Amino acid sequence: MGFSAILVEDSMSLGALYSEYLCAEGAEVTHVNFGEDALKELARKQPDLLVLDIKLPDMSGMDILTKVQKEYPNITVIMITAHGTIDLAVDAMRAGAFDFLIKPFDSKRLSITVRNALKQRDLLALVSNYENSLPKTNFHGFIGDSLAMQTVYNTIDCVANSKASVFVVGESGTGKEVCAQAIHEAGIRAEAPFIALNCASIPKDLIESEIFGHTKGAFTGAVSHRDGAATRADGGTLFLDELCEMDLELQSKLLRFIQTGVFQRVGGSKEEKVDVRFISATNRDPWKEVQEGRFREDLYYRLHVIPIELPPLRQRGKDVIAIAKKLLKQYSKEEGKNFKGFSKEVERCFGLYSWPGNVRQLQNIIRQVVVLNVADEVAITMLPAQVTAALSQANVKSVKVSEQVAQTAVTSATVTDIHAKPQAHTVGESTVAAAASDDIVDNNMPVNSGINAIESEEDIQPLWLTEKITIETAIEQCDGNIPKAAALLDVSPSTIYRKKQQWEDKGL
Ligand SMILES: Nc1ncnc2c1ncn2[C@@H]1O[C@H](COP(=O)(O)OP(=O)(O)OP(=O)(O)O)[C@@H](O)[C@H]1O
Repeated sequence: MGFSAILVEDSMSLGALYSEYLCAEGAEVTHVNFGEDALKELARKQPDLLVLDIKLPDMSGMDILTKVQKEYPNITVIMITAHGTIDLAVDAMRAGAFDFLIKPFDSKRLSITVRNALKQRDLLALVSNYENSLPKTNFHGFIGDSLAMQTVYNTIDCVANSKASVFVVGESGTGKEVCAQAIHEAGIRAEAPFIALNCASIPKDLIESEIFGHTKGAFTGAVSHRDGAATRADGGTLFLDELCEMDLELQSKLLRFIQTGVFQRVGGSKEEKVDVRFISATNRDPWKEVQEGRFREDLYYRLHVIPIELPPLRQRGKDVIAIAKKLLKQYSKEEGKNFKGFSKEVERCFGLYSWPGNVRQLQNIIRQVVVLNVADEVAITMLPAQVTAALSQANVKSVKVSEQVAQTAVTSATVTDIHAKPQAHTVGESTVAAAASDDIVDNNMPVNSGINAIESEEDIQPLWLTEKITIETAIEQCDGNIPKAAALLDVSPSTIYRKKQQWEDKGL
């Protein structure tokens, strides 16, 4: 088995001996005598294994272990200790070392420890690969397992440990701040601060001191020395929300800070340096802002290194219901109510509505329903009119399409005849229909989203599917009354029963 190892041992003779042992196990060994050299070597190339003496001439092996745990958590560490420092070795295990070897040890003892360490490392990698291949339902504050969100979760996982700047875009209320926080929490900076700054909500003349801090007396009201977001985020993440709202003059100061990590407080003359990871967000199109002169192009290229686009809620299929259920449970508890779930009609309505305010709007609506009503189940009558309009307009649409399809069947109308009835598609211009067509996302397709205006080849679907959707929608509209649905569809009830049987037999 080939693997790489760094051996940190100050004694030349022992170092040579242990290197020999490790080579015999198949390792490519780098031997260093000092802690400083070990840190340099680690920064250059991370090995699979670090075999580390607790007592080094220039620093403690414990300090190196702490640094490795923080910065290179994937490296397996084995401590080397003398009899007198066994207590320290136990502390090292608590701090994350895999095992320890007591001097003097022979090649057999080292061989067992190394093999166990590598076996555990391989198993952890296997489990992690397996976990990553499963769809994630909840992810660092996000709820939802739609395909659109899985892509976002995977990108967050990939960028979390990097220092590369991330630019999050998406409509208002889609979870851009949740995304920034998730990147921070999933990465090696998780223990350091996450500082969020909303560039739109801070007055123009205060934003510079909010970012960089100020000295006492720097301006009227600056009664004391104050740290800004840059200082507070040192070692962690600075989230610049609604960045495109920032004044152009300040954008140039920010550019210098992003390039160098160096800044000056307002009223100060001293330069300060910090280590900060930048995440920015906007609900505008940042490139359009550049083209229209409101956002500096050089700043755009500095910050837009890894873009993440949060999909609007209407493109997340069943995530809407999953988020709504979680919110209903939470708000019911907070408000002392007894809500357990939603009626089928409410769920259908949620799937059809276009959610222009995304998750934040969903939160407001559920809160409103919980505060204003007392019941076990959320009924359609409890929802605001703007939301239920989605359902009634969709119903009008499906009834019109039903009439159209029925008429096609009875009179053998030609395609030209169908197009001669433009009113059957007029709802397509409303937000509701936008929701219906946008909602065709992976397998989370809502019940009535199958019928669309045919505007391109991709919109064409099999005739049996159009027929099935029409018949099922008609039955649903008639509260399950098949004879009534048949009468409205202008076919005999037995035709409907026969078709239902055929679909069942074919497993459709
Ligand atoms: N997938 C999700 N699951 C659960 N809650 C979510 C999800 N996405 C967002 N939220 C919640 O919705 C609210 C709005 O999210 P957030 O503030 O991150 O949105 P935003 O895109 O930054 O909004 P804005 O553009 O207005 O700043 C927050 O309370 C957040 O916790």
